Amino acid sequence: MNIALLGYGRMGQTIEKIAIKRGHNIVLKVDKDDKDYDITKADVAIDFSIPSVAFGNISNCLNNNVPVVSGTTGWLEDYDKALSLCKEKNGAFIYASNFSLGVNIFFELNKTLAKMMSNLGQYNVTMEEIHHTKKLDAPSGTAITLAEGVIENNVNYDDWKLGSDEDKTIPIVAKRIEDVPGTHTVTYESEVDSISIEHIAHNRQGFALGAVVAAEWLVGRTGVFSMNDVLNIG
Ligand SMILES: NC(=O)C1=CN([C@@H]2O[C@H](COP(=O)(O)OP(=O)(O)OC[C@H]3O[C@@H](n4cnc5c(N)ncnc54)[C@H](O)[C@@H]3O)[C@@H](O)[C@H]2O)C=CC1
Ligand SMILES: O=C(O)C1=N[C@H](C(=O)O)C[C@H](O)C1
Repeated sequence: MNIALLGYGRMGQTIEKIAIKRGHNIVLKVDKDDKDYDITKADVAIDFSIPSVAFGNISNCLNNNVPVVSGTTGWLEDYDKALSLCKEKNGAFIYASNFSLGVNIFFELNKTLAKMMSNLGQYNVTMEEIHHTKKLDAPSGTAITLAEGVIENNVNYDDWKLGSDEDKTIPIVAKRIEDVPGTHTVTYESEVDSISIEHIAHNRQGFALGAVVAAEWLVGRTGVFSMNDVLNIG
C-alpha cells in the first residue's frame, strides 16, 4: 500500500518504521511547512498531527477520495462535520482516540465495570491520565472515550470535566510528566474500598501498529468506522 503520513512527529516517525516493516511504501510525509502536495498519490492517509489542523487534513483526504485514518486528538468539535463530509463524498474514515489493542480491550473492560457499578451508588468514579509534557491537549482523547464509556453505561453520570467535583460529573485529572507515553486509570471509590483498572503504554509501538492495521483494513471500504470494527470487539 502507498501511505501518506500527515504529521511527521513522534507518531508519524514510529508509524513509518512499522508500515515499512509490514511491506508498505511511504509516498508522502507532510509536516507543518508543507502546503502544495498531491494527496492522491496515496492509497490511504494516516493523520497524527496537531488539533488545529487535523480537520483540514481529514477534509483534504475526503475531498480527494483518499481513505483517511486519524489519531489526532483535541479536534472533536469538528467530528460531526468530518462524518457528514465522509458520507457526502462516499469516502472512508476512521478516528480513534487510541489505536492500541490493549487500550481497546481496556475500553471494553471500562464499560463492563461501569455497568456493574451502575446500581451501586456508594461508589464514585474518578479518572486520571498521565502524558509527556509535550502533549497539547487535556484531557487526553483516551480519557474522554473512557468517560463516555462510563456515561453510556452508568446512570450516576451524565458528564465529565477536568478536575470537577460536581454532581453526576466524572472528574478527570490530567498530569504531565516528562517522557510518559500514556497512562490511564479509572478508579471507583467507596468509604470502605477502592477498585482501579489501569492501562500503561510502555512506548508508542502499540498506537502505531494499530493505526497501520486500521489503514490496511480501511482500504477498499466506504463509511465511517471505529477500532471496534477493525478489531471486531465490543
Ligand atoms: N490515537 C492514538 O492512538 C494516539 C494519538 N496521539 C495523538 O496524535 C497526535 C500527534 O502526536 P505526536 O506524534 O506525539 O505529536 P508530535 O507533536 O510529535 O507530532 C505532530 C506533528 O504534526 C506536525 N504538524 C503541524 N502542522 C501540521 C500540518 N498542517 N500538517 C501536518 N502535520 C503538521 C508537527 O510539526 C509535528 O511534527 C496528538 O494529537 C496526540 O494526542 C498520539 C499517540 C497515540
Ligand atoms: O499525545 C499522546 O501522546 C497520546 N495521545 C492520545 C490521547 O490523547 O489519548 C493517545 C495516547 O494516550 C498518547
